[in-house]
Amino acid sequence: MANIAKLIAGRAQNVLQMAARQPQLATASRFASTANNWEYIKTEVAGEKKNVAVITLNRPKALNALCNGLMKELSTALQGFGKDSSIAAIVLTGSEKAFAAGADIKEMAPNTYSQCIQGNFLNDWTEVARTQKPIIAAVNGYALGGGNELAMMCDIIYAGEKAKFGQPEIALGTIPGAGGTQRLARAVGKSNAMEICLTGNMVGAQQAQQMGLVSKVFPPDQLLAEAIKTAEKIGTHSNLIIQLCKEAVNTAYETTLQEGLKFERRTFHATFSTADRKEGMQAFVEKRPAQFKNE
Ligand SMILES: CCC/C=C/C(=O)SCCNC(=O)CCNC(=O)[C@H](O)C(C)(C)COP(=O)([O-])OP(=O)([O-])OC[C@H]1O[C@@H](n2cnc3c(N)ncnc32)[C@H](O)[C@@H]1OP(=O)([O-])[O-]
Repeated sequence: MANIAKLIAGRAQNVLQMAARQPQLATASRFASTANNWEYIKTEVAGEKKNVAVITLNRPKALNALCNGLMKELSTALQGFGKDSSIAAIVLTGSEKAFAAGADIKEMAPNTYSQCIQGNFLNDWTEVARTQKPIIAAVNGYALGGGNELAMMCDIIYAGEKAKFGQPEIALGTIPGAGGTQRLARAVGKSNAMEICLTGNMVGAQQAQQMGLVSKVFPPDQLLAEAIKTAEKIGTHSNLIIQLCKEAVNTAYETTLQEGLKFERRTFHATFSTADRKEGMQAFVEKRPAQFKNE
């Protein structure tokens, strides 16, 4: 009898939780559907729980070259999904031919030094790195120059088997300007980064994986589904704790080991003030799935 009562109570709780989630899903759909007048990107909501935002770079004629208009739309979409509590993670992708072939060379070519300085050129480029939610780059085709830099601003890079990564700026008489010398060196080490930046040569998906730039390689037609699957897995955890964890891993790239370890320890301690940490451990003890509230 007690078991039946427990079962009913459990079901009722599930129904209440599902009902509570409905407005959140509507919020997600609202952002995705109101924000569909994009010129250079596409936005959708994916996954069984509709908690994964997919942003697709969509400027096929220029191989998704990252013009100002595209970067502005990307920033707007990231800010929108960033504020949307029903979105747990974001996937950023391009086409099968190109994730992005770099900054728009034709748009950038007339720039002068003083225009770059006074116009704060590239200031719009940092939104991906500022986003608090996890972002997975799903890279098919070319990820060159600013395209590779954009992928490296994401938290995880998955590649299609035919993806090609590179920093060809050197052949244009310039150098990477959005993290190509810094994030690449941290990801693949000095010798690999030097070779890529100084020769301008491209590296394939397998090589990029061996170097540690990419974490997994898939057949091109499975890439996006796999990225969404990983984003959904991330979304099963507490969004609050995910945010803290992302911040802690990122700290590894910005500080000394001792400072990083201290930051990690304090952040770990801080999770003990959250309802989700309590629920996660209680659920383990009770042998049931955790019901996180992001609190
Ligand atoms: C932000 C911080 C600093 C970053 C700097 C950079 O990223 S510097 C950039 C670093 N990146 C590079 O240096 C790579 C530059 N791109 C390439 O080397 C080649 O396009 C390719 C090897 C990727 C593909 O060759 P393929 O023979 O298969 O294709 P295709 O060549 O025929 O291109 C199709 C159309 O796309 C156009 N378009 C392509 N990329 C760009 C671009 N970045 N810009 C503008 N347009 C671009 C291309 O002009 C053409 O249009 P058109 O003329 O028909 O109106």
